[in-house]
Amino acid sequence: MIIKVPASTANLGPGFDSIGMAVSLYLEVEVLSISDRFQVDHVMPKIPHDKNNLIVKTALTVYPGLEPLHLRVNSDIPLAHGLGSSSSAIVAGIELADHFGKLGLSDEEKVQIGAQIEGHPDNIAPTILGGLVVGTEVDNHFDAVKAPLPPYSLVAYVPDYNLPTKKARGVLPKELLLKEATHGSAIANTLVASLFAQNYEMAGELMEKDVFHEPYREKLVPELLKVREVAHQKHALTTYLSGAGSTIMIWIEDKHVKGFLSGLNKHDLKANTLVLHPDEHGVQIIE
Ligand SMILES: Nc1ncnc2c1ncn2[C@@H]1O[C@H](COP(=O)(O)OP(=O)(O)O)[C@@H](O)[C@H]1O
Ligand SMILES: N[C@@H](CCOP(=O)(O)O)C(=O)O
Repeated sequence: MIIKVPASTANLGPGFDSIGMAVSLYLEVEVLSISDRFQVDHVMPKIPHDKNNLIVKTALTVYPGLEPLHLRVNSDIPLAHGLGSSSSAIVAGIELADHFGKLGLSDEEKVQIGAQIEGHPDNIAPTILGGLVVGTEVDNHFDAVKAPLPPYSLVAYVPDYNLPTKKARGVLPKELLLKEATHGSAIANTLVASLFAQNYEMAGELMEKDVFHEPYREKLVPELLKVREVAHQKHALTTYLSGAGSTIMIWIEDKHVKGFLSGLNKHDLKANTLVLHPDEHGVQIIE
């Protein structure tokens, strides 16, 4: 059995902790055999190979009776770069528990469990459900609605430094004035409406008007403004800090991708770039 889990891009600017989209980069977990202890084969630096691995830890939290397994993990998702690697690992763990514990969890229950472990639902929901998801937790349950898939290529500009989500949450203010919060939520509401109406010109404009997190995190990702400027020159729709950063995500029509990539080069913006697409499936089990 192979569990194939997409990466995700969260926030989309003003949708802080609420909007996310699954993208075409994958974590694959292959179950090799039942074993006498947990063994996780992979080549990721500083990631545990035993029961302390996040995939195994999650599976044991959800189903403590899980027999020890020998797993092989392959992942294209950069760690701690704002592409939801921890949510993908958590979702793989939930699927392992569900399969071996025969728990019969619904998607809604999986999202609920994953969001509790991750601490915010915006990566977990699209990773499980696929596509572009808007959601929130109310009264201990998670409400989510899928929006139409945006017809854009996604260029991920991935700086060589990582940015753990915990650190990037640490620079956010504890409180906002009512006036700022009202303004921020009006921008987010209108963004959501425009995504559902498929008015991408409006959505693109609003995605660059976040007041909840980007103004505070900009200093951690100093390339953001420069990449945004080049993206505008090269006909991109929009740019935002993917999740907590350090990745900057650019939505752009296919026909403009090449020109944008050479524009980045010309301006000496030489981080790794990945050309991605929305993933509509979410997690998949391949038997
Ligand atoms: N495939 C994986 N296996 C085990 N742990 C993982 C895996 N992917 C991510 N993690 C854990 O999640 C951490 C990154 O989480 P986080 O800081 O939230 O960044 P992001 O989710 O944006 O990549 C890693 O440092 C590691 O501890
Ligand atoms: N809403 C969260 C999203 C974190 O995403 P990640 O991919 O960086 O884990 C936040 O902005 O803190």
